[in-house]
Amino acid sequence: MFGKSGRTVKEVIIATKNAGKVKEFQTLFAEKGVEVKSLLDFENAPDVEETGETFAENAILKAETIANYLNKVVIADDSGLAVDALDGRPGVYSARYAGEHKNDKENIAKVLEELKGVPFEKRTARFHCALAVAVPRQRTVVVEGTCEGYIAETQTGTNGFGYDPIFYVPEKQKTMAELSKEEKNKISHRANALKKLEKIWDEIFDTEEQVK
Ligand SMILES: O=c1[nH]c(=O)c2ncn([C@@H]3O[C@H](COP(=O)(O)OP(=O)(O)OP(=O)(O)O)[C@@H](O)[C@H]3O)c2[nH]1
Ligand SMILES: [Mg+2]
Repeated sequence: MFGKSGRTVKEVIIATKNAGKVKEFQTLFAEKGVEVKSLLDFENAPDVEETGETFAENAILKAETIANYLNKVVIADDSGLAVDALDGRPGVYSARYAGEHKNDKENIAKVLEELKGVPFEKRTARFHCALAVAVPRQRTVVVEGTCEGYIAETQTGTNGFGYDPIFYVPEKQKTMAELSKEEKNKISHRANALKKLEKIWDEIFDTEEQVK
């Protein structure tokens, strides 16, 4: 994948335990003939505390910790939802907005409750995704992607994960959870970040042996 001969990558490791993300990366990378592994395959990998104030900081923390642990090139994804009427919340706290136990249903309920009475045109929001690629003990590169939309008043659709059932995508006139995985993977914040990563992939590596 990612272009030039001699730098062919057949497998990538995504430093995530989120099964929804893993599925999306598997679909995104399948087109490139690349197999995706995640922390669901490396159960003893350390837990990384997300202490950063930005998506990029958290992505770097996760990528570098796991890359150093496995001594392999690792990609980490830190992502979330920013709602304008909530001053950008839940932001970096998207996964644990309603509590440390991470519950998508409760997170959605909290956002909908906080937006009660806010008219549709003021319910603008965007998904953010920061992808960090860490080459162990050498360098880390970050790219970011976004996806613009509105927070609906009710949930619709069963695909995707997280806040997808309340994230309305105007150009599709559907929520993200009503889109097929192929459709989501064309327009999502994650797909947009990955497109940027693809463009700079060859520049990340100095020498061939760094890519196994
Ligand atoms: O509706 C959604 N569609 C998406 O496409 C999406 N991408 C991210 N999110 C939300 O943001 C949190 C990430 O937080 P996060 O980056 O810390 O990931 P996580 O804690 O779930 O797993 P890990 O990668 O850290 O192991 C997730 O849990 C979700 O709530 C999304 N919601
Ligand atoms: Mg997390």
